[in-house]
Amino acid sequence: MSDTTKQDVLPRPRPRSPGAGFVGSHLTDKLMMDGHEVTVVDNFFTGRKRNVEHWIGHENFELINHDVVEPLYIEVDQIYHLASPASPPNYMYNPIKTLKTNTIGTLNMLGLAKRVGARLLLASTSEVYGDPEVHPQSEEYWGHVNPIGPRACYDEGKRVAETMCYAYMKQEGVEVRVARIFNTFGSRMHMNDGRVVSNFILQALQGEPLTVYGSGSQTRAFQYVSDLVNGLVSLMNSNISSPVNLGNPEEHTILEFARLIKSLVVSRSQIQFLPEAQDDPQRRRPDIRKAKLMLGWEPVVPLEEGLNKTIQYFSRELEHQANNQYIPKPKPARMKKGRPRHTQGASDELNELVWAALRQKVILPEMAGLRLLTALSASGSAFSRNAASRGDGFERGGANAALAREFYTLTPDPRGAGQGRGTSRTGRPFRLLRGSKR
Ligand SMILES: O=C(O)[C@H]1O[C@H](OP(=O)(O)OP(=O)(O)OC[C@H]2O[C@@H](n3ccc(=O)[nH]c3=O)[C@H](O)[C@@H]2O)[C@H](O)[C@@H](O)[C@@H]1O
Repeated sequence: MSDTTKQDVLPRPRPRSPGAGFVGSHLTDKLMMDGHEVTVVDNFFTGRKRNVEHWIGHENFELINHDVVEPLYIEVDQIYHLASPASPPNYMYNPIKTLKTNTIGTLNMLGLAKRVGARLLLASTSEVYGDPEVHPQSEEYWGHVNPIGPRACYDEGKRVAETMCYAYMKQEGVEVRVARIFNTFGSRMHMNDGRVVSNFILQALQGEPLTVYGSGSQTRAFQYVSDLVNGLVSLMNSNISSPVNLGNPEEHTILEFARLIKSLVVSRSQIQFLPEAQDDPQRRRPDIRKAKLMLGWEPVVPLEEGLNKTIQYFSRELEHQANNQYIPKPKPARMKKGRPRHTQGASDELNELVWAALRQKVILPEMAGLRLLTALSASGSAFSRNAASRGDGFERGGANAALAREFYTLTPDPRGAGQGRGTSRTGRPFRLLRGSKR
């Protein structure tokens, strides 16, 4: 599947999921924003604490360092079982571990679902179709998989995981949902992920050759991660127990894709042709009629928009790597009509999440609030608490200025204790509310 981590997210009422990886962390954001209690279970094989750090300290959030290959005893209502590396180099690195995670790990999660009466959603994959002889791939197609090839640990692991789901459904009455996830990309992919999107973007950003395996005539169809997350939640809460494809049907050859990324990055990188990968599927494109009809779901983020966001993300990752720190470097504020404008913070995905939380009156952990303050202070030289309370650093009268005033009246002063409202900086959550009188 498209998650690069081995983890599961369980919200309470009560989902659990591997939430510190690429897909899992985005899913965690959605579930938390929707007001669920979420327990993230991850062994941090490919997941990263950094991806969910903004929820640490929140009363609805719990992070457990655990490997699903071992049984787990917790109380949950829903299980998003995303555990497994999903990038070919990652899952081929330790095929036995990949097999154990997808087989023993899935048995353990189904056992948990049975014990506590939870519904389980399995993140399966387009790889169950192997190198398909039917195009596009609908859920009825049984696939064309080499059972002893280098991809088999993942492909066959996911196929048997699906088999286990339906055995538990038939024999034990466990409620299961199976999402067959097609190629997915977006922020929080690991720099060393090794999949084509991260490879091409990083190569283009660094002026290195874009490595096309084979002739580049093989095709893929890429969906942006937010579309996938909406599809997963919608499937979990539906009554469809048979497998459902989740992917974007817009198909491109890998060579076209390399050229597109080069042009979006405005990069002078060359294209370098390397030997073809063994058993590489030659054509892949989801038939999503079932998801459209039964879930009312289809991808809405255009490819270029998603890629531009991902390019921004990887640029920041490169900056982070160079600085060995997470907080973005201060940039001078842009001036407009003599006033500084908020620039950098608004483009940061996490800050967008914080703004969204403000609007929806979601309680945020202090970590996220402090991170926003840091980003805001980096965004304009005119930053100060007083300036912020007047809405400086934002366009006059803009919605962000109003939100900033509200934010600063309701959060602790990062410069010292005792000023402003809220809690101490020790990690206790604070509540952001609109319209509070001081
Ligand atoms: O991204 C995903 O969601 C999917 O990633 C992988 O499937 P694959 O399609 O092989 O993903 P990539 O490794 O990104 O490869 C896509 C194509 O690009 C090619 N590629 C990859 C990397 C590269 O540097 N250059 C390159 O030409 C590959 O040979 C392949 O034809 C996983 O096996 C799937 O389970 C997962 O759903």
